[in-house]
Amino acid sequence: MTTATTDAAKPAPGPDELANLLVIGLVSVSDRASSGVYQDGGIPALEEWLNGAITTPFRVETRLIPDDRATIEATLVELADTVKCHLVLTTGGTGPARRDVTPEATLAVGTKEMPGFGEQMRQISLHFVPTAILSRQVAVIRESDDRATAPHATLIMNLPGQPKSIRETLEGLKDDAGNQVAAGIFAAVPYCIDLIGGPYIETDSAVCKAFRPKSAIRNRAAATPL
Ligand SMILES: Nc1ncnc2c1ncn2[C@@H]1O[C@H](COP(=O)(O)OP(=O)(O)OP(=O)(O)O)[C@@H](O)[C@H]1O
Ligand SMILES: Nc1nc2c(c(=O)[nH]1)N[C@H]1C(S)=C(S)[C@@H](COP(=O)(O)O)O[C@H]1N2
Repeated sequence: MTTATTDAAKPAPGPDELANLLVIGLVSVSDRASSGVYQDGGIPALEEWLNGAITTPFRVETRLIPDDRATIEATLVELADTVKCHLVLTTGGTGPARRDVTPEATLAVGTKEMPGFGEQMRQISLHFVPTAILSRQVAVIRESDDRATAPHATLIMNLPGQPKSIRETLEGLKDDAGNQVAAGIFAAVPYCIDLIGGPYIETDSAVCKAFRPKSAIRNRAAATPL
């Protein structure tokens, strides 16, 4: 399923932009949402947050799947290697229950582990719920070894299943005066995507300031140097 961004305020990408368009995979992992017991809230919450935070044109590719390890692995591989997503966000299946296997599936398809994302998500989430430590969320890079095509790499990150946790972990926590109390993990995503060869991502700093070293900043108005 492909969903173009629908924000009318953003201009439609031209042909050059389309060739290097940022592609984000969104995967909701939930037995009950995928079987229709309840309506999926994960993908809508991810889309809503990304549409408010990212000012670079992008499109999303969405998947709603059950908590089945083989299905999760196949979905992540397809989104990384065939769809050529630059970023894949999963939601759900990170807890301790028997059916929670999203971290195992993610680690199985990764070529590099990125432990800082999981560590920071648990730190942030402790500001919201004491059960944050129950989330075993991980992040990895999957580097394509397909020699027939240009090298490609994808950052894959697990978020918890509660739809409200999506904003909490990506954006972090601000106090009443708007000061950042806990940095959201998305602040580090644009520079990570730069480093793995993806498109330059700009964000709305009122939602999420993208941090890059000074030497990596192309548009000084859009990002804050370290
Ligand atoms: N995709 C989703 N859409 C809407 N709400 C969800 C979704 N995933 C989880 N939730 C909510 O968060 C709660 C805890 O999520 P958790 O991932 O632990 O669910 P679960 O018990 O593993 O069940 P399932 O995999 O069937 O969603 C759920 O009981 C539900 O209220
Ligand atoms: N930010 C945030 N993190 C959170 C939560 C939350 O509500 N907000 N819920 C916690 C709970 S209750 C659980 S069980 C774990 C795992 O959730 P999952 O199995 O839905 O991925 O995430 C934890 N992390």
